Amino acid sequence: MPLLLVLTTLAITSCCLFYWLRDPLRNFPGPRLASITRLYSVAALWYGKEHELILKAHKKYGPVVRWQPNLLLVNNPILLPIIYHHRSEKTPHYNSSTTGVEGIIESKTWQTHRIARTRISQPFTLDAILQDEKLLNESIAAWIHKLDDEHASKGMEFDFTQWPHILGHDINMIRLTGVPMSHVDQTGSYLMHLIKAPRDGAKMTQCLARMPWLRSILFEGQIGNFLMPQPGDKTAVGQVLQFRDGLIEQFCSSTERTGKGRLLDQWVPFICIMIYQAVNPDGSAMRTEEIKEDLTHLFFGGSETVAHAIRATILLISKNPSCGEKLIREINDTTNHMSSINNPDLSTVPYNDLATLPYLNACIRESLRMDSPVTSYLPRYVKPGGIHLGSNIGFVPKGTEIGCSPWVLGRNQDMYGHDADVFRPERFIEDPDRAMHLSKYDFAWGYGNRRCLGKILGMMILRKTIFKVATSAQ
Ligand code: HEM
Repeated sequence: MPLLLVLTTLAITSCCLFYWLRDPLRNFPGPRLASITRLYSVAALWYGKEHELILKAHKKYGPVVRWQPNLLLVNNPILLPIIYHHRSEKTPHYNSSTTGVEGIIESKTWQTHRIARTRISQPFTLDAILQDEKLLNESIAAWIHKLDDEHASKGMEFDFTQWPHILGHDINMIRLTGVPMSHVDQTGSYLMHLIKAPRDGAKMTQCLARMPWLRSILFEGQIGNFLMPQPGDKTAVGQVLQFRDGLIEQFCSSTERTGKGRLLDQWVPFICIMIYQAVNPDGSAMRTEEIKEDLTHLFFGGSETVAHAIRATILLISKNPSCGEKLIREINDTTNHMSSINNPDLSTVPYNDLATLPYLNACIRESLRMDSPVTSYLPRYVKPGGIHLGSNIGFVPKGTEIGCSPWVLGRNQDMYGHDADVFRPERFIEDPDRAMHLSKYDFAWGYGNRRCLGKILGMMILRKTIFKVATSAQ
């Protein structure tokens, strides 16, 4: 018996030693458990603390930390171009598709991604978004009016949490279909499902992102059909999928989808652009499954992020009244120079002027830095040939996953100073050269070939909404 015990211990020890010696990441520091199992990051995420623990780990171990057996995380802006280069490829971490079909977010190789991005990028250009400006103004004005009518005018405390989501989905729907959410969803039930679905599914989706192998076991084949939300089932996600499929059906006219695009010179809803105009390099149209995937992402990715950013900016400004006063002063000074004196309104302030208000922009940038809507670490594969992270850090071999969290980088003290934990928009104004330098590494919108396609739209919604809220609060 003792001999058996000794032999077993010896076998286990030699196995561990063997794997440790062959482990190419063994010299990278980090929590011991994280280097052995992905369950460490899953547990951190499950308790809602992963981004905070990553920040702590960087404080303890330095700018590069091992966070999973095959994943390194960095907290150093100058490494962003090395990780997120123009041919960078995503890892199986991006696996939230309910059908297995890859949309723009999930496409892994740079070639498939380039096709997925190019075919839908036209509606995200500034020119295209400016065509929607009037609709956006109306949506924001109606939202403020409703907010005022239902709550603010009564002078009572109320829960603001869901309001930015209502606006986010309304604007999304206007761009997708040409009409506000209330026209498409007259009972308001789908809006509620749209707001609820990401909350229901977020934790599980993010856990499975950290364990792609478990996702394949659980969600492929017969068990998958049972576990995966299906259009029309009782879950909030199932209801949203049904709503999405209904919209596509409604917009698919009998016109043949040649993939060559329809020559439409008038305004075209985004759904029609996907159905009729989005073209692959070989001239073929987008497959219906691909349209569904991209729409699902736009439903959630395009409104959750914006809603979070609106809420965070308003909260941070309210907690710092001197910032609010400065912002209102700037808005008043600007609008007093315009014909809209005493009545500043979105429809009378040209977007170009709004886009150049220094303090408004600094507040938005500062809020995105401090409370980035995306906290996850956006992993990419290290390219063939590996990468050198500097002489005192080391070499990372090909195939390793490597990433950085926008939330963590936003708190980097080398970059933002010792007051990185303080909301101080002035940091983006007082030294223009430094502000310009920092803007190269603004990571809230991602970086490189996969940076946010909706950034121009997102910034327009944020600038207009914060402007409107500030002027209404006077
Ligand atoms: C404050 C608002 C927003 C923030 C902070 C934000 C952030 C991000 C980030 C960090 C990524 C990169 C994800 C990655 O590398 O894996 C991304 C990608 C993306 N975002 Fe946004 N986003 C915002 C608003 C929007 C809006 C309004 C839309 C569209 C309606 C949108 C559409 C997209 C798309 C399509 C991608 C994928 C780009 C690609 O892979 O080529 N986003 N976003």
